[in-house]
Amino acid sequence: MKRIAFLGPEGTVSQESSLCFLGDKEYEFVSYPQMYDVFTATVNGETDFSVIPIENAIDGSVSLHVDLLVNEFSLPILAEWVYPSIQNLIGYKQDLLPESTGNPYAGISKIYSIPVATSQCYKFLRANIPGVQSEGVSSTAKGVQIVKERGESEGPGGFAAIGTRLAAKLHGLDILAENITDHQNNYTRFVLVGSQTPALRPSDKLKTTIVVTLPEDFPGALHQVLSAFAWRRINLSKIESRPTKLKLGSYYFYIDVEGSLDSVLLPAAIAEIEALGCQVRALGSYPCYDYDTIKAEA
Ligand SMILES: O=C(O)C(=O)C[C@]1(C(=O)O)C=C[C@@H](O)C=C1
Repeated sequence: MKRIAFLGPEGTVSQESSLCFLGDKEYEFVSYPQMYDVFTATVNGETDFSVIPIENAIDGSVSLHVDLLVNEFSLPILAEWVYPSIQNLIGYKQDLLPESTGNPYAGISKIYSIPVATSQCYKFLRANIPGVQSEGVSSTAKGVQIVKERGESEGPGGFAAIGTRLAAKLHGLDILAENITDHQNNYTRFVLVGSQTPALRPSDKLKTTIVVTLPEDFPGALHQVLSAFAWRRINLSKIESRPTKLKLGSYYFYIDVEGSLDSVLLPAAIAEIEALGCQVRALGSYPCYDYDTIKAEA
């Protein structure tokens, strides 16, 4: 049975989305406490694949994870899927004040969650629990676990977590407010990385991710890179600059291209970009799955 590393503990969005996309029958899911460990597990051969959240509709690219993928670990991207990050306020219902007070959440003074999830719920928190103290932890499910453990040792007392329905269920906690993200289209893009070929259903949507570093002092270099795609009518679905971390003002471009490296046009575009003096590294050429397709087949 193939093993898949995900950010734990049990009940994260990563786990929820992987169970939905990959099912739990053919795979054993293994949780790791930090994203660095999630990558390392597959590099070391403890697991076959790792699940990496890469971009969120509200919060944008998860820059730590992009940087780990590009700079630290050379694990190819094998697949991509999109999954709704439905975040809930989770805690003990004894902490809710009566509706007659005008604000049932006023008794909550501290929230635990991973910062990327807390910022997805900015408007809810500002409107309902202004000034709440927010403590960043390693994942949504870690926050839920802390709330459970604090509740068991001290009893309920004004603290809550932001996390999944799955985590609330696993810990027997209450959903104090449901689906509290700033808008309802809060999807997260996940990628599967690893060195083996996973058994996946076919998809007619293929994507290639490349990292391009421009030569220094080359006026119009980015324009020429984009032209190599444009005149071949190759569509880009994402382009983002990230620091190379080597010196201030030095960047690479993370580019998602629609289509496969096996096509005729894409390798030709890459060869043209390399001829300009750019460095090009392919991070993977892989099938993509949207949520409606996954849900229909789950
Ligand atoms: O903490 C989790 O539940 C995770 O799976 C991690 C993660 C992320 O780091 O982007 C994944 C998706 C959610 O939008 C929030 C957090």
